[in-house]
Amino acid sequence: MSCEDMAAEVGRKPQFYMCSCFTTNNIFLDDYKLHVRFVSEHQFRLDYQTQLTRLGCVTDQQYEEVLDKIHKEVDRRRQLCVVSADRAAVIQRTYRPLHPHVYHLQEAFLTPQLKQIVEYCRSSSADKEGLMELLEEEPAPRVYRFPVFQKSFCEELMEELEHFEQSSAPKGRPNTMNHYGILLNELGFDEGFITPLREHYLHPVTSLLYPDCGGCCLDSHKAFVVKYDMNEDLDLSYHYDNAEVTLNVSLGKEFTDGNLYFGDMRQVPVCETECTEVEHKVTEGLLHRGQHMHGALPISFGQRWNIIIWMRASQERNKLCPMCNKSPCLVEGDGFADGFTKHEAPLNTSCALA
Ligand SMILES: O=C(O)CCC(=O)C(=O)O
Ligand SMILES: [Fe+2]
Repeated sequence: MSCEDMAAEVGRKPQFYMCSCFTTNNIFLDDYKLHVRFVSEHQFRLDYQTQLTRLGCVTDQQYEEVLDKIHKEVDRRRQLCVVSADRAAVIQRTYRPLHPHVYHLQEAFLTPQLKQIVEYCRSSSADKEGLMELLEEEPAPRVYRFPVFQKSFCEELMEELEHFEQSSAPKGRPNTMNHYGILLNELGFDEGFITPLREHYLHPVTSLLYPDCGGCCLDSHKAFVVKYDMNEDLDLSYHYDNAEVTLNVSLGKEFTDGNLYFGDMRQVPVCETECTEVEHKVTEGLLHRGQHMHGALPISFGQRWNIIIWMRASQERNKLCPMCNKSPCLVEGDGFADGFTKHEAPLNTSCALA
């Protein structure tokens, strides 16, 4: 029985937390394509001044601009919990969806191939080798590809998201790297769509593919849509996700280039890394470990929309926060927060499929 099932049985939902490093670590400096940690000006100068100078931050004014951006980002993160809950409440009260049915997962949205894969994974004799026979060839080490959504569903979902974008509803952005994404929890996709997709369809698959990195005990997620357009974001810098396992599904529309590239796990030095390019194919999902470093090359034409589900396993992240690499220092958050929980899973929790 999973941790989540157990909590459900005793009639309570697990409470999720953030790690306090959220307000100090992994602050992305767009202009220099650099992730930094900021605890104090003194620490920041010691840790980054030489590197920033090498990257072209040479005048006092440029340095002040960097500090200003960091302070703004830290403030945004400190207020995020309250601001995000406010936005979700306003959206729920005022926004009228164009396609209300896309908020509730239906089997008809999914491809026959995904249903077949999941049915196999749920069977008692399932093993990784058998599953691999149903998947397409691994495009990069431990990156797996399979068709996820029907084309018609991808189109309706994008229409719904465009309708939301054009509405006057308040919008939050997924992270500092994507300027044009949409947070699916604020829009109301978690309960009826992403949670059942994760629990009933993705979890059986990740249990077989990634038992060594939390794939067998996923219990929360953060889901968002990223959008690339010729006049907006074109690409995404090299990074790792705040996730144990990530699903990235290409929704459309029409685009040229914009491949993903995968390097090594985040613990491996970049200078020892060779990257492999992986193409996005509309309707298909790429499943990868969250700590597997990756980025997205620029599109050269059109518009690219992808749904990203960062799936989390509290059992795994409670041991080590993937963002600061330390034992997490828990702070309260809303909803799934960043997927940490207070108690280690009880000893009798097994990773067997329910
Ligand atoms: O643009 C993409 O397809 C990748 C997005 C991504 O890696 C992320 O948002 O974490
Ligand atoms: Fe990512």
